[in-house]
Amino acid sequence: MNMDLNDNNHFKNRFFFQSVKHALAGIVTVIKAERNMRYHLFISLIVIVLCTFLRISLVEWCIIIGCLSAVLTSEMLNTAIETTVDLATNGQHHILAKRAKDIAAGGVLVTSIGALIIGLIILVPKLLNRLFY
Ligand SMILES: Nc1ncnc2c1ncn2[C@@H]1O[C@H](COP(=O)(O)OP(=O)(O)OP(=O)(O)O)[C@@H](O)[C@H]1O
Repeated sequence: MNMDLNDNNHFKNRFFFQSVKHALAGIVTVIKAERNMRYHLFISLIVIVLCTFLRISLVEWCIIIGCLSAVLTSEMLNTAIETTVDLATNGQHHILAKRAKDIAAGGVLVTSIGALIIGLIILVPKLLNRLFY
């Protein structure tokens, strides 16, 4: 095949946008398929509304967005691992399948607890200040 430099660049761009398209499809799939993901999104929305109401600082926004992204990402990775395990085991019970799924779910729990603690540290004092002073 005879491709010059421009063809090659064009191909690379197409590949990038195709990657983004597939990544967006993955996000839509996990939202449709996973109830826990919808819970996480709902809680994220409440946190964002609360943060807007409490007028948190720029640095605090960065920390909160980092925490929300970490929780959503861990849920997506958990779903990817569950899907891969289901593909590999084809519905059969296996101790390693259980181990992989339990560890992945544990990862979501660890991230969620960390995010919850950080959220409480940032938001509770501001909330109390707003409510009582
Ligand atoms: N193939 C398997 N072999 C052995 N144990 C399994 C297998 N599949 C699932 N399990 C066990 O059942 C639990 C629930 O599995 P399931 O695939 O329903 O996850 P889930 O309920 O969708 O998880 P999450 O709540 O994180 O979305 C797993 O955490 C694991 O302990």
